Amino acid sequence: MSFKVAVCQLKVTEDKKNNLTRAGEMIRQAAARGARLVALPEMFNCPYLSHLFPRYAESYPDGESIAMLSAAARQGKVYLVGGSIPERDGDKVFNTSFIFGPDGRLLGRHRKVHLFDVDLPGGLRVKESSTLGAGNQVTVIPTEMCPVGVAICYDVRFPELIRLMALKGAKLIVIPAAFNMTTGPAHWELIFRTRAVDNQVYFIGASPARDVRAAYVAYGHSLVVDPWGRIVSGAGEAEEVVLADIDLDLVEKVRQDLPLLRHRRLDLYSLAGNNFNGSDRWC
Ligand SMILES: O=C(O)CCC(=O)C(=O)O
Repeated sequence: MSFKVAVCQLKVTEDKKNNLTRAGEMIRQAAARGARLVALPEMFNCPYLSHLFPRYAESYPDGESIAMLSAAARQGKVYLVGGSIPERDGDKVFNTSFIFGPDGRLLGRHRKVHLFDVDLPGGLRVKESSTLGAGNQVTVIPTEMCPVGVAICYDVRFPELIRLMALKGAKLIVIPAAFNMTTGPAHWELIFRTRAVDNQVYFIGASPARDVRAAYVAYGHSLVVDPWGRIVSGAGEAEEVVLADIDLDLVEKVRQDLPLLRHRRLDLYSLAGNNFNGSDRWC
């Protein structure tokens, strides 16, 4: 069984309305080109700057970005991994991905589990925890095609989280992200290809387009990687919609030819997961 996916590499600006309009257009374009699942980047409705997150934050279900995502999923009849937005819940703000079905109903949400607090060579400093709280769930969403794992950006660096998703049945893992010009060139492709090879799943990395005038410059290069570690589709730096075919038979074939998951030595090591969102199916 195979199906088309699309990644909307959107140029994110300070103007929230403009971001929503542009995202809506790109989702429509993706649906018109045959995508059944569409992904947006991390913080697609606001600049990626920790101090701005509370200002752009919205609550479920009334927030305007959330309403736009639900309507776009319904109109395009697509599964939509709605990138992420700052989500307000009581006195807390989270970096949250809302995931909608083709009927526009919310299927689940992932709140970024690992907050990006770093001080990198070259002067890049980020402290998400200055304004954000952390989620505490592993998110795998059932769809008609296959279970789909969702995590956000820095989460992809943690192999245990991704392995739990694969063990939970995910065959496709979607990562709304916004790597930067320090870690992007060094690690972006490397991490996505490695996680895909280790877990024998498809991976989507959805980045904003690069804007060199922004205070935080996103790397771009959104990509789709297959379970053999090949980049089957990729963007450049500019705004574009990237499409790719997901072949679920290839997931099974790679797992049969090279049975990594079966060859694990569970007598030597184990991985315990506590909190799951979504389906219950272990592979
Ligand atoms: O892990 C990285 O290099 C980038 C992470 C990041 O930008 C984020 O989590 O928002």
